[in-house]
Amino acid sequence: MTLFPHKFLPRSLSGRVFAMFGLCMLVFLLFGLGMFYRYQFSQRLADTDQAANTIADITAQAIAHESLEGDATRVEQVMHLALAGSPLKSAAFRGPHGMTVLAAPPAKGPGAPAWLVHAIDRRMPDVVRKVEAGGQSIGVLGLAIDAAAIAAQLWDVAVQTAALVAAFALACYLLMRSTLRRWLANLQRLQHFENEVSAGEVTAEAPLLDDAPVEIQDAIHAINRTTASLRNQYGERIAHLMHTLLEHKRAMDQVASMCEVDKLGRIVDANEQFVRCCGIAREALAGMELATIGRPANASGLPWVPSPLVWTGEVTVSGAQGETQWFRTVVPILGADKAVEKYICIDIDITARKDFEQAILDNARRQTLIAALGQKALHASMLDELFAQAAATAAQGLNTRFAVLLEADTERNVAIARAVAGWPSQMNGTVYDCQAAVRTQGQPGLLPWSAPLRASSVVGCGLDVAIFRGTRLFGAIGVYDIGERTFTPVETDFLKSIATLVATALERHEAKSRLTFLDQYDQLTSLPNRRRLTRFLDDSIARAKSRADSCAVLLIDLDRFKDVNDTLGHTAGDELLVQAARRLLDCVRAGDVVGRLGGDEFAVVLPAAAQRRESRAVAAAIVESLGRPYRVQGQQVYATASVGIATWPGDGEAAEALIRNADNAMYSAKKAGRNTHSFYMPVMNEDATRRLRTEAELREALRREEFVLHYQPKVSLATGKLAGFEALLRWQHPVRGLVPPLEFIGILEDTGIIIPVGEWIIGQVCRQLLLWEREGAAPVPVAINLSARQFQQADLAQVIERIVGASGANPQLLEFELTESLLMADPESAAATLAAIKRLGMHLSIDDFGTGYSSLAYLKRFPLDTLKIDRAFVRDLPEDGDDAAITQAVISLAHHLSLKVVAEGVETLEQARTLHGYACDQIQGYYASRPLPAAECTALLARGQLIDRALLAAPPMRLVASDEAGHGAADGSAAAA
Ligand SMILES: Nc1nc2c(ncn2[C@@H]2O[C@@H]3COP(=O)(O)O[C@H]4[C@@H](O)[C@H](n5cnc6c(=O)[nH]c(N)nc65)O[C@@H]4COP(=O)(O)O[C@H]3[C@H]2O)c(=O)[nH]1
Repeated sequence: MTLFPHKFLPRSLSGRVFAMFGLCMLVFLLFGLGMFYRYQFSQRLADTDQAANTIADITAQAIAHESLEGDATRVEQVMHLALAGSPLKSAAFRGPHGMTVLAAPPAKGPGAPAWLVHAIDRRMPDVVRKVEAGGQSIGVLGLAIDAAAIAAQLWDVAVQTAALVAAFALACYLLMRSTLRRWLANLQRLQHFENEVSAGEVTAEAPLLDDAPVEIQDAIHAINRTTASLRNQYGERIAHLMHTLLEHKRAMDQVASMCEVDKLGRIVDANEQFVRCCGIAREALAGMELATIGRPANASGLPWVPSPLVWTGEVTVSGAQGETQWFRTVVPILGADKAVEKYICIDIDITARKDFEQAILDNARRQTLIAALGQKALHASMLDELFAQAAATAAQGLNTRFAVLLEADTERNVAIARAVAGWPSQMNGTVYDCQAAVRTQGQPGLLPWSAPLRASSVVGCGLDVAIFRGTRLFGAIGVYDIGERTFTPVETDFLKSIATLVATALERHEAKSRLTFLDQYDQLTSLPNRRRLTRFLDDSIARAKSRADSCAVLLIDLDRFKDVNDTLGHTAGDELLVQAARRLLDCVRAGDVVGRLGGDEFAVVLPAAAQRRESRAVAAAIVESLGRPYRVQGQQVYATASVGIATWPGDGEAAEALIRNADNAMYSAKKAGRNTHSFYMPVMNEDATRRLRTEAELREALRREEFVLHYQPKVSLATGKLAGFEALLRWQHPVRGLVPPLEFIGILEDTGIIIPVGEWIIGQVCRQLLLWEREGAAPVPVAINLSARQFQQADLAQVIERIVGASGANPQLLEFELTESLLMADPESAAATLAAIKRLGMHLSIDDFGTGYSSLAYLKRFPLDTLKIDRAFVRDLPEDGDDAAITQAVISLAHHLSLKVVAEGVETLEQARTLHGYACDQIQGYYASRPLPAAECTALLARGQLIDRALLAAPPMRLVASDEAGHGAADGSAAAA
């Protein structure tokens, strides 16, 4: 709480001191002067009153006598005397005898304020005295107080006093003022001190006068101490700040080009980077107008002009480093008067960003072009249109003057311009000699056959990318420009993308053509395929119908092609098919059509075979031609052909029916011993139907347990005893009865049903062995036939191991029979499979020896135990000298290789004896026994002796054997125990 409200207080200390002093003085003076004036006033009035009364008394006495004398003049004189120098203004005497005397000297002018006169007048009544003489009242004297005179006197005193006091106060004031001012000057110096500090005078101290009051001294000392302390604190911070500022400036110098510009827009100073970027010497730079350094990056942009506003914009500067892009900020620096003092220009190098942005734009544009080209590539059926667009896309995408798409003719060493962009279209088809180019060109990375284009034209730079169709070189696409230019990896990739698109389109185009070809032609032989041939046959039938003519179709199947395929491999098989196709073409006339239906099946359509003999002649020629030996992979290969013929009209109305019937006829030819032809007859249809039905039934046979095994004994020629069995498959058909294997084994193999059936056979043999064992029979080995299809199983040994292991049969009692061709198909893997089977403890024998390669040397490679001589060699023994010689030689050689020999198909005692004579180990054939059901074999096992040893040495008398179903041996000898 303050004594005075702030608003009434002067703002300065001196003002306040003076105000307080003045107030106190005023109070003192008013009070003091008031008291003084009051005293003076009262005293004066009292004095006046006393003087007036005294004068009245004296005057009354003085005039008493005169009045009595009636001397009015004298009275008046006395009264004038009394009034003179008195505080009275007039005197009046009313005396005896009506004497009235009035003395009133002239009044002086007013010397005091009226209120004072009036106040005195009120307080000073007139003095009235009785004038007595001799104790008697003779009159009345009245004296009027001169209030004006008294007031004037009092007023003079007051004025003088006031003047004196005022003078005193003024003197005091002046003294105080000067003193205070001197003392307060210390404080004023503080302001000066503050100004010094503000001006950056960090060492400044507040000055102090010696006579300063101790409080001010203390305060200034405190300020100086505080200042010193702050100076220390802030000095460090300022130093740090200054350091930071310097670092920032250095950093700014690194990242930005900066210059200082005067208010007229001329460069005053610049940092190193600015000098470097604009490529102008520092000296030359000074004084240059900033607006001349760089031009607006955008065509619509305006250059900077001095202005109090911050300016930003992008400028392009041509300097030592080429054209660079800067983001420029010009900041005006204002002075205290808010006027521009100078400008700071900060340029950030945005060249990389701009390049990046441009690259993105270019990339987007190229993507659009590529997408459009991709669309074209997808749908263009005309390659020339695609080439033209590819060249145009290349030129547009890379902003080059020219582009060309060249097709290479590597054989002629020329490049042909297929499409151009930028050059006149007449250049299309221009042929460039690449041989010359190879010699003249030295440009790295430039394909030789596009170099002449560069050499022969105005181009100064170029970029070429090869186009490959698959792995084959198709040509190249190139872009060319006037002058020097380097192409970036992105631009190279763009051109590669075009090349890839063109390559893909070429491949698609080729694939489409290929598909069209494949739809109609066989890929391997290039002959019409089944579809095309069928259409042609239908057309031929229609034509024949319209002309009342006839036509024929010949269906050709290569005999034993499968063997070639299996033994020599698929490549050899394919080669054989190609050679066969060529021969077929040689066998027909112009207008006839040769086609391949698939596999080893061919067909020939004779559209105008009016006579049956014409067809026959062609068929005979084909059989003869295809029967000639082939040279495949350096080997001589034999393959015959079976031909079936169907004719229109008669053998079918439509192509499909004709081909089907020709196929039946072809089967008939096969059945007739192959290497021949056969005309279709309606009965053949039944055969084919039966075959199809058989196939369907075979698929069910295993599930219905319709398969049975018969066992044919093998007899030792040394002892005449049972030496083993061969398991032979039979099909117990519910209607047809017991079906022999030759009627269905082929179908089982063709359909693959042989795999599960083969596994069943192995299991069944194992079970039978165990059964015989349980029945107490002496165990003998049982041979099982393995088909080619089974042998192709990579895990055959494991399959056998699993089945035999599961049954518990003795593996030593199992033997597997394989044909030569089966082993020769893939000798390496065959050897591995045989070794694996051998490791299981089983025996291996080669079946039908003599019908295939018959190379014992070759067979040495396989771990075989037994060799079975085919019955073809046995049949004519001993009469046929050749067969006898071969058989003897084979037996001898086999023994040499430690192989046991079994002769198959021994039907007579004579044959048995002969073989005995040749030291053959065992025989198998009807002479000893036909294949028998398992139950019947049990008896043979028990008996053991099947042929009397003596018979083998002596002339044939009788044989000891049982035969199948009670029939006797082939030679008619009756079985006898
Ligand atoms: N003319 C004549 N023939 C005799 C004589 N002794 C035996 N045969 C017959 O000769 C064939 C011998 O079997 P293969 O050469 O392996 O020839 C077998 C074999 O290649 C195949 N086969 C039979 N069973 C199976 C089998 O279980 N699996 C496989 N993969 N093939 C089998 O079927 C072929 C024919 O078998 P089958 O009809 O049982 O005919 C048997 C047998 O009955 C004889 O003195 N004179």
